[in-house]
Amino acid sequence: SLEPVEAMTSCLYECLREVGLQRHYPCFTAMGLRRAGHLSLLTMGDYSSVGVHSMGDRARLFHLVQLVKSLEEEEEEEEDHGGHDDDRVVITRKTFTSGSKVPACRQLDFDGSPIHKTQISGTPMRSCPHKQTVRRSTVHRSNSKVTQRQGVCIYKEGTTIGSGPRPEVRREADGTSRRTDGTSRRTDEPTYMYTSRRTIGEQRISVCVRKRPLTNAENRRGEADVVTAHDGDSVVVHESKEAVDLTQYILQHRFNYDEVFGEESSNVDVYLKTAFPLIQHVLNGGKATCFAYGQTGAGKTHTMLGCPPQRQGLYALAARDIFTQLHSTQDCGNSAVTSHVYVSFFEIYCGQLYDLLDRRKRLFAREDGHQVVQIAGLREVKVESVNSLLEVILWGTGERTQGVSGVNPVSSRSHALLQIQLRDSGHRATGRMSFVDLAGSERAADSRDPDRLSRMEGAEINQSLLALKECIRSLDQEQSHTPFRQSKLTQVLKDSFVGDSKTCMIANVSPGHLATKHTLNTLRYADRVKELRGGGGRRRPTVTPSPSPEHDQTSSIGTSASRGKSPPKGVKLGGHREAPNVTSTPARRLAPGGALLCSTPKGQGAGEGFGRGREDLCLEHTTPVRGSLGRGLWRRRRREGGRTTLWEIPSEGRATTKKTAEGQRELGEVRERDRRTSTEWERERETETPRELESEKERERHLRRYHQQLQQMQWLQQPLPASPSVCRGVEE
Ligand SMILES: Nc1ncnc2c1ncn2[C@@H]1O[C@H](COP(=O)(O)OP(=O)(O)OP(=O)(O)O)[C@@H](O)[C@H]1O
Repeated sequence: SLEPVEAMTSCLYECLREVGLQRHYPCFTAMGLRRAGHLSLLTMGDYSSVGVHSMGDRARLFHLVQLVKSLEEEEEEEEDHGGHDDDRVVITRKTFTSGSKVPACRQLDFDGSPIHKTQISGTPMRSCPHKQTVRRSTVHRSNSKVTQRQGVCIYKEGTTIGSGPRPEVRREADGTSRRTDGTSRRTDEPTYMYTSRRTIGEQRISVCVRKRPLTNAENRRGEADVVTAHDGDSVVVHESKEAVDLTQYILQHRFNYDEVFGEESSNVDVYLKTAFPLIQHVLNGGKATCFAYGQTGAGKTHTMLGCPPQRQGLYALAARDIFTQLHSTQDCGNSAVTSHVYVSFFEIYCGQLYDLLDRRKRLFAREDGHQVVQIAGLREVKVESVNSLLEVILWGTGERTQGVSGVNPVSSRSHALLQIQLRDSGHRATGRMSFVDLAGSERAADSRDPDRLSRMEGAEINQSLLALKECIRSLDQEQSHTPFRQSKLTQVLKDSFVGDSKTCMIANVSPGHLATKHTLNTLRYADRVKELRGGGGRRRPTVTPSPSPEHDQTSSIGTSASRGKSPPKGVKLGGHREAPNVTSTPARRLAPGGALLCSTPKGQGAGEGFGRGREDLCLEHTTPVRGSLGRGLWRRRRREGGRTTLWEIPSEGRATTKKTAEGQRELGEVRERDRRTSTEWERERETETPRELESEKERERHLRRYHQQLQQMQWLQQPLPASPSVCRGVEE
């Protein structure tokens, strides 16, 4: 006969087999899950780790986990009420679940009797002589979808049968059960290789998505809801597409995240799964950061700030928990750990820092001798209660830069950083929680905005969001270099990223069909932050745009002409895949209207081309420049109005030999513009290209090729220079 451990191992196998997941058994054991009881440790975020990816499998695993949990709870209850005589429990259930694709019930007489190895490989098992079938009422938990149970037997290893009088079980304040004889509830408590639930607070970086409901205005406009939140960890976007023959079809994109909150989720729901675990980390002396990311009007401020005083946001809920915990520590008389709460609130607007608690005083971020970024002059306000903290936050929010955007009349145009700092009586920092309400992401791609200031804002937001993602990813891959200095945002958040800090990103999305593109951009951004987590750079294909003929027939956003038709032939595959060679070839992106071939932004003066997106990726006009230019910088001279104008075309590997200070400065400006424009293009490309092609090297290669083609085209378009010396110069 086998040892009990082997019996339990087989039990896990049998459980998995009953729901058709036995092929994943090796992954479970590799994760340290060796017994059926260990299944209760699994969260939905772990499903991918054990190799369960498809929705059907996930649903089955979910039901199995719920079942194990409910049985554990029942067992606890029974123990509290005197328990049953035998710790060895064999449970036989009739059915497992309904409404899912779980195969029909296979009644399994799996029991406490020794199990032979052959049984593990699937041969029928014999009945147990001391089988005890425990009749249990079906547990209906409010959030549980377990309605019926299938023939899964759970064998719980226990102490020896009939081993004397049972000790009394006492319920502790923390919810655990203890025996009066000092032993734990189960003497054979397993030594978990997989020690804890991987809740959000235990991961270094977690990514969640929140979908808001359609607003009144959107409802009035008759917008369709194209975002579906599924199963708490996946979201599907139904994108309306038009084929070449003008028929419309729906393209579905599915993304998986650690948590997905639907429109019915409240701020409290979001808080409990996102910021709450981080607060626990902060109270233990750590640092944590919670971001709200998303397009304008997607609900970032609603999530962070809420609508005080009726509906509290993450700020208030976190403050409440922090004070509750601190007060309880003080009530215990533990003066050694007494903490004081300080709050600072500032914004990053167009690359500059402004103190929202000090009349928008300009601030400067500097690194001290220990490479810790300090914000010189930042005001920290000591707060004694939740209410005073909220007052401070509201006051600071009033100081924030706001404007009107297409979808949000009160749109935040800056990144707001709220830091709740804990300090001990010696004023030493003992934990810090940062909340970042990021500026609306869509402005970065909004190249049609005629307002120059908006374009500048967009470029800045664009750059900082890209930098933020790069930092999170490089941290998660534990790269040696993290590009904190790429933007002010990442620079000031550096401290939150290093060491034992934890990060949670909440990607907010709007459900309306007019926002589909932005929603997809947001989800892709979040997905890219998430996808490399812990994967050592390995990509996992989680986004599955798929042709959806069924939806074509049923969708409310299909045209009448297309209703009832299947998607056009030929478009089905090529059109649904975001074909790499269509969207990513720079030359094709330049073609329409020939705008990119223009060497001069029409009707605009020097410097106007910056930040306008692809149409304006063209020559920068700098005049006049003295001294000689570096070898890698293509240049052109033209006589305009009696003076020489120099056109500079940045090229790779340039090494300037320019000596004069003015020349250096101008060259620096050109490079800076070039860099920003490239970044913007890169980001835009990144959001439009299929993920399979989006490896870093590939993106760089595309970018390089794009610049080369651009330069060549611009160069060819120009009339030949009059002076042979210039030609020589270029050839040099
Ligand atoms: N979960 C939600 N439930 C109900 N209403 C919401 C929700 N999320 C957002 N809203 C509403 O949508 C509108 C826009 O939300 P909010 O101002 O938070 O967007 P935002 O992402 O911060 O935009 P911006 O980046 O422009 O500042 C508000 O009227 C808000 O009340």
